[in-house]
Amino acid sequence: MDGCLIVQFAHSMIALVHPSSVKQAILSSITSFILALISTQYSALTTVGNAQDIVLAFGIHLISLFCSVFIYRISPFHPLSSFPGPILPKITKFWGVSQSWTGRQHRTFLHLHEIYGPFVRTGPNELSIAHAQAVNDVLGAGGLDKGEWYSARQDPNAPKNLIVLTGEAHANRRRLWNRALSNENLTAYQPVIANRIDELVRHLVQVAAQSEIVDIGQSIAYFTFDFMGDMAFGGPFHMLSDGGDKNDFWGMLNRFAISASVVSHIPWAFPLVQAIPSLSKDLRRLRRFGVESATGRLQEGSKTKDLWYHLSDEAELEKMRPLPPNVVADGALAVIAGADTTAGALTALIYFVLSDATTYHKLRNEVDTVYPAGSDATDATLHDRLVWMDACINETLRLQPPVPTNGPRQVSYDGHGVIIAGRYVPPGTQVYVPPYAIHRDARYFSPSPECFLPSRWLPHTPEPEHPDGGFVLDRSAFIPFSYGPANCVGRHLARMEMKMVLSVLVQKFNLQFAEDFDSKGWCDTIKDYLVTSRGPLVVKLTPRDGSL
Ligand code: HEM
Repeated sequence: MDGCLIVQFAHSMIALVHPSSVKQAILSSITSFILALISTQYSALTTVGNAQDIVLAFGIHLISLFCSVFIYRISPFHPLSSFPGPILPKITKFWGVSQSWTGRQHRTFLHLHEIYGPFVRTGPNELSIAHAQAVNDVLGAGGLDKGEWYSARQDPNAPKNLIVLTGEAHANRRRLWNRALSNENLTAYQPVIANRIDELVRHLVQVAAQSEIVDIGQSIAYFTFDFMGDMAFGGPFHMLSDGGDKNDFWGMLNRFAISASVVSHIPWAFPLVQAIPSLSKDLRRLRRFGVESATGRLQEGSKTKDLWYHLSDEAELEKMRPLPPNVVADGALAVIAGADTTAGALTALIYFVLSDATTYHKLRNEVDTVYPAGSDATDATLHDRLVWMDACINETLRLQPPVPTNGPRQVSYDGHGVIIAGRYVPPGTQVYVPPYAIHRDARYFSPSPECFLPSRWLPHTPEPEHPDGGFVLDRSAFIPFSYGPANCVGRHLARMEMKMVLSVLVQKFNLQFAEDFDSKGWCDTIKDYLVTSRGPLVVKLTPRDGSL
C-alpha cells in the first residue's frame, strides 16, 4: 500500500508540469496506476482484503493529481500567469460551463473587463481580449484559426458546414456563399422577403384582432425562420401560417444551442451529451429534418435562384460541384446562422425604438417620407434614404449584438505563439474577442457607451458636448458581424431584411409597449447561447389609419 501511494504521489507531482489537460492527465494516470499495480502490487491484488486499499490509493492519487493540476494553473509557471482574472476560471473550465449554461457569459465578460482591463484570463488556457487591435490580430486575414471550441460543436456523424471549416476548405466553400449573398443576387431575394412580410402582416393583424397585444419577438422569429426556409430549402417552415412552432423546430434549435454552448467548453463531454436521450433525439431530428428538407428541394428542382441554387452550384461555375451532404449541411447552417440572429436583432431594434418617443417619431417621419401610405414599403431600392433607421440598426447591433461573445479562435500548438494587441500569447490559447464588451468600451464609443444614442452614427461636429449624443471613436471596434475571412457572409441580407420589415411595420402599425410589460427589465431576459435567446417583447399593435 505505501509503495503504491508513493508511486502515485510521485506521478501526481509529475503532472505538475503538465500544461493543461485534466482529461489527458487522468487517462495517463489511470494507465500508470494500472501499470504500477501490476508491477508492484500484483500479489496484493490476489488478497480480497486489499481491495479497499487499492480504491483508497487511487482516490488519493486522483485528488493529488487534481490538486497538482490546479496549483500549476494558478502558479507563476503557467504560460498565462501574467494575465489577470478571477481565480475560478483559471482553475477549471467548469466556470465557463456555468456561464454558458446560465446564458450570462456576455455580461460576465463585460464585468470582468471593467475590473481587469482589456486582457482577462477566462479559462485555464483561455483569454478574452477586449481591444480594437485584437479584432484584426485575431479575426483578420493572417489571424488565428478556429480550434477545439468549434470542433466540439461539430456532430461527428454529420458533414462539416462552412462555420467549422478552416483554411483552404473554408475559402473554397465560402466562394459559393459569397456568390449566393452578393449584392447582385440580393435583389433576387427581395420578392421572397416581401411575400413573407405580407404573411407576417396578416399574422399580426390576426393576432392583434383578438387582443391588440402581441409578442412581437415571437412573430418576428416565425418570420425569419420561414424566410430562411424559403432561402435554403425552397419553402417556409409554416410557422407564420400555423401560428406557432408546431414541429418544435425553433424549440429544438434553442435546446441544441444551450447544450452546444456548454459542450464547446468541455469537448470530451460530447459523448455524454449524446447519451442524454432528449438531446440525442433533438440532434437526430435536426439531422433528419435537414435531409428531408434537402431531399424535397432536390426533387422539386430550382424554381428560383435561391441560396440552395448557389450553394449547390447549379450554374456549374466551380471546377467541381459540392457533394449533396455538404449542401445539406450548409442549408441547415443558413437557418441556424441566419434566422435567430436576424430575429434577435430586429426584436432588440423594435425594443430600443419603442423605448424612446423621440427615436420612434423620427423613425416614423422618415418612413412616412420615404414610403408614404399606400406605397410599397418593401422597396429596397430606397434603403439609402433610411438614414435614421440605419443609425438605429447600428446602435442596436452595438448594444445588443445577436452574437454577443462569439466563439474563440485558437493560437496554433505549432510554433512559438503570437502577439495580440501588443502582448505575447502562447501556443494553444483560446482567444475570445467579445463584441458585447468591446461595443460598450468608452475608448471606442463615447460618451455614454451604455446608452442607446443612434445619432452617434451620423456625421456631426466632433464636439464631445454634442447635445444629441455620443461618438464612434473607432469604427474597427464595431464587430456585430465579426471580421475578416470568416465574418458573417449574410450581413447585407440581414440588414436588407431588417429594413424591409421595420419599414412595413412602422408604415402600417402604431406600436407601443403593452401596459403591463416590464420594458426596463427586458434586456435582462437576453441570454447568450452563442446566438441570443430573448424573453417576450409584448407590444400593443393597432393598424394606422388607412394603412391596411
Ligand atoms: C443580424 C443578423 C446577423 C448577425 C448579427 C450575424 C452574425 C454573425 C457572426 C458574428 C458570425 C461569425 C461567427 C463565428 O465567428 O463563429 C456569422 C457568421 C455567419 N453568418 Fe451571420 N449573422 C447574421 C445574419 C446572417 C444571415 C441572414 C445569414 C444568411 C444565411 C448568415 C449566415 C452566416 C454564415 C453562413 C456564417 C459563417 C461564415 C463563415 O464561417 O465563413 N448570418 N454571423
